[in-house]
Amino acid sequence: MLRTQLATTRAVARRLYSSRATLVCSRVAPRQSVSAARAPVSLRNGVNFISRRGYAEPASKKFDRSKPFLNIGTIGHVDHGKTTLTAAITRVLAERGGSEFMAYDQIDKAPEERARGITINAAHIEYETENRHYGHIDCPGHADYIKNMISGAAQMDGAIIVVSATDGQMPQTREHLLLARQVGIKKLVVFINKIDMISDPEMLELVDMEMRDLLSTYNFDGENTPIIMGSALAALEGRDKEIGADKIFELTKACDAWLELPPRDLDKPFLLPVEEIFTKTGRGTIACGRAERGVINKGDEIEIIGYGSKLKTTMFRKELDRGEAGDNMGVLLRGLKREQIERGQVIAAPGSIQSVKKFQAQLYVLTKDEGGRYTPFVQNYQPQLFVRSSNVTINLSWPEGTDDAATKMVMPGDNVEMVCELVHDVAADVGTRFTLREGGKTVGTGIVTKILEVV
Ligand SMILES: Nc1nc2c(ncn2[C@@H]2O[C@H](COP(=O)(O)OP(=O)(O)OP(=O)(O)O)[C@@H](O)[C@H]2O)c(=O)[nH]1
Ligand SMILES: [Mg+2]
Repeated sequence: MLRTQLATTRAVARRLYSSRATLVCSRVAPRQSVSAARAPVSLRNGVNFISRRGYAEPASKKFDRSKPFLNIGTIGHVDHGKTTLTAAITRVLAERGGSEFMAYDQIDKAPEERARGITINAAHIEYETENRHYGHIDCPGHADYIKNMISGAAQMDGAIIVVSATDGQMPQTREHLLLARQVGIKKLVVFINKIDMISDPEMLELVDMEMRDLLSTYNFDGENTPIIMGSALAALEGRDKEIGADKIFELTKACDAWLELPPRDLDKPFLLPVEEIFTKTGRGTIACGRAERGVINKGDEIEIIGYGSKLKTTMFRKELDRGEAGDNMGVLLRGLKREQIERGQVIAAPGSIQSVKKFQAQLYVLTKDEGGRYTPFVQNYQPQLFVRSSNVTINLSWPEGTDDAATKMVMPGDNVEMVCELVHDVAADVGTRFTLREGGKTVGTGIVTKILEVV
């Protein structure tokens, strides 16, 4: 059936070409700037809280917003000093006017944040160095890190992994590293903390070596990753400058030099999830949605992807010259019938995204307190997958080679990697985030880590 559908859509595509398809783009709602659309900002505790990734309005004149912006955060094992380090960074940079000092208990009293139906406790802090402006996230608990990283509630483009010199790497050090890799963080900076408690330099060398090994195990650049050793507490308390404040400067310098800026949304290939479709008599079919990334210009080719379809057409004439990420827009697909495009498909730059039938994903399964399931599930569980504007039934199973796959259970609150097989294909990439729902409630959130089958 899929094949017939494909054949008809291909035939339509050919007809479209021969009839010189026109594609007219007009904005259906007043244009919102990306920053306005993304970032309601409020002032709490005198610090700018950014509620969504990447953008903050100038609520305070303090920061130079022309500097490149990067989202980072502290990750690492419980009690290794993530919050102390966060507070120390704000203190040390505040002395140079690059931050407002945030005391430890201001950070740890993180506001609750709802994203994709999950509550995440996380503090968002801003500061700036000579070259950059950072949004920094610190979560109070391990579960909050997991939820945040998988759901991308406050996405990190890079991270500082904090390791206590007294313990060395611990289970959550490894788990956060693995998650960082899974969610697409490419580079990290290591801060070996609490060196005030270590008198034997060989011990520090050992932690350094172990961390480099561990980074390489998780496919980070273990050899060249900057490792800074210091004491966050000393910096926060303003004592022992050489292991305190000096090391914080060294750390922020290393972040500036080593962590890379992510490509801006505008530089990525065009993508518009189709949300609504209208027919305009005498003109044709109009697909509406909010452009997620990229720019579309007069004369550009586009593809319609998902649900067994791969239609190609060109931008022929439009009322506006350009549509870009953040714009709510309507695209007039002249010559295309209403039935040939569906909500849930995407309009994308040709070749920029695939239509995927099966992939592997890192999942976080919500607890019952988070509104999720009360009971565990085993493989072949079939929730609904929601990605952008599409929604499709999927089957979950364990990756090949998993022991006891038939009986292995997933408990609410678990973080697991599973294979997702979709009833029909949708546009997706490695890094695409989605939610899982069942009976009207969110039961999980996930991120695609590996594409296994495309249409
Ligand atoms: N001696 C010493 N203690 C430190 C240092 N940094 C942090 N601590 C202490 O270590 C403990 C844990 O620090 P936190 O900053 O709360 O650690 P965390 O990683 O945020 O902990 P969770 O958020 O609970 O995972 C606190 O008692 C800190 O005072 C340091 O450099 N030296
Ligand atoms: Mg903490």
